[in-house]
Amino acid sequence: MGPHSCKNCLRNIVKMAECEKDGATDNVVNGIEENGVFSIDGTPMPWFGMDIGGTLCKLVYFEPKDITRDELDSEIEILKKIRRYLTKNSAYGKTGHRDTHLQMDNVPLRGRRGTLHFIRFPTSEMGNFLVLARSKGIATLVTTVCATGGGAYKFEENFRKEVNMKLAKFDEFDSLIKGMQYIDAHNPTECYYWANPTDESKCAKVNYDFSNPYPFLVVNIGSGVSVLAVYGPNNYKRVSGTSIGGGTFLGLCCLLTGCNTFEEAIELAAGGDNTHVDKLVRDIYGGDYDRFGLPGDLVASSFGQMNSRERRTKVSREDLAKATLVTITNNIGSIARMCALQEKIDRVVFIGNFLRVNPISMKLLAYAMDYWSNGTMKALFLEHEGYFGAVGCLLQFNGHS
Ligand SMILES: Nc1ncnc2c1ncn2[C@@H]1O[C@H](COP(=O)(O)OP(=O)(O)O)[C@@H](O)[C@H]1O
Ligand SMILES: CC(C)(COP(=O)(O)O)[C@@H](O)C(=O)NCCC(=O)O
Repeated sequence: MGPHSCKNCLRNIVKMAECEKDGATDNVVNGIEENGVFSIDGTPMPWFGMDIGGTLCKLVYFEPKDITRDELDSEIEILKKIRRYLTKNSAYGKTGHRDTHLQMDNVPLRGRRGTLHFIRFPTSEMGNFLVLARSKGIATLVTTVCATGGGAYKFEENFRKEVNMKLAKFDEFDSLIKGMQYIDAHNPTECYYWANPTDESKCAKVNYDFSNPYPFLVVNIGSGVSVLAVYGPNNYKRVSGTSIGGGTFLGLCCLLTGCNTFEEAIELAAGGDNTHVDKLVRDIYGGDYDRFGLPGDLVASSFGQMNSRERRTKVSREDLAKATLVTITNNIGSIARMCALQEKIDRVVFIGNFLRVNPISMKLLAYAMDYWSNGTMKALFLEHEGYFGAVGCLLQFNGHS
């Protein structure tokens, strides 16, 4: 991904992650070396941002690429090893993955220039992560990690006791919004929408210019769902939420189909037909319910066919997975639309890892927002889906916790 020209810095509210032409910020001293560890403004490298969520832990690593010869010569061996380990692999332990397709090269961060790497692992594996961090020497080098998400509180003691690391904690929604603004400002193809979402032959992802973003609604679909109305760079509120989110989809899908992973659940859903499970308006009316504009193929009752023993014997795991996905997605879409109406906002940005490898939900949301608003609302999506919190907390860290 190339750098963004960032002409007027409209989007860039992150003071320490300045646009290219500005170079280092005033209070940044470039390349101080402390015990062989480069530090900027008192922040020793390596730089990590962590978003420890209810299901997944997102880890962002900044790899400096502007290292001078002198810096390289004096860099301690363990720091080089960590850099090599993180950047030469794309799998860590049994469950850690680096999303190489999301890597952002040549980005400025707090006076340095380098590459952002995006890594995720299940939060349930935190114990193993800490063991790995110790075995790779990360724990001996890093004293403070910036962290956000509920796990920054829940696991604070584990970090301190097990690897002697301190967590610099940042609020998850502050971080989310700062991360969104930074990534969008540095990746020209970050924001997109789905054109013709109901027509497979014409459906396409289209780049969306989000350089003038305010106001907008953010619907973060993680384990649960939070809805934020964002009015300006530092002005937002949490307007709503629902516990029926990505965690609910995965939990119900595992129960109903016996699947074990999110990827498996999505794959099953892709081969299923929810109309075998749901009761449609036409199942009740025999056609459309014209008076109130309810088309016959609209779901009238999610899982509404499953009271019939006979129908239950006929549905497949795929059908059940698809119905679960459609149920959860439509519910979120409906809440999002009501929030947008209430806040008088017409652009709704859907993010969170529920949307990972999940075009079915994105297209459904795109269609539903457009259809039910008579074309007045737009569903937008961002490529870095679940990583904004991790980036945002890294941006806020100033070396002091
Ligand atoms: N590899 C995965 N493992 C588990 N859940 C995943 C995975 N990929 C996507 N998901 C979906 O993403 C949701 C978590 O999204 P995320 O934004 O990371 O939230 P949280 O911060 O609550 O962990 C899960 O509930 C699930 O629906
Ligand atoms: C508690 C949370 C902010 C945690 O964030 P998450 O790890 O789910 O991304 C989120 O799950 C949430 O907003 N749940 C919905 C709570 C409600 O409004 O009903």
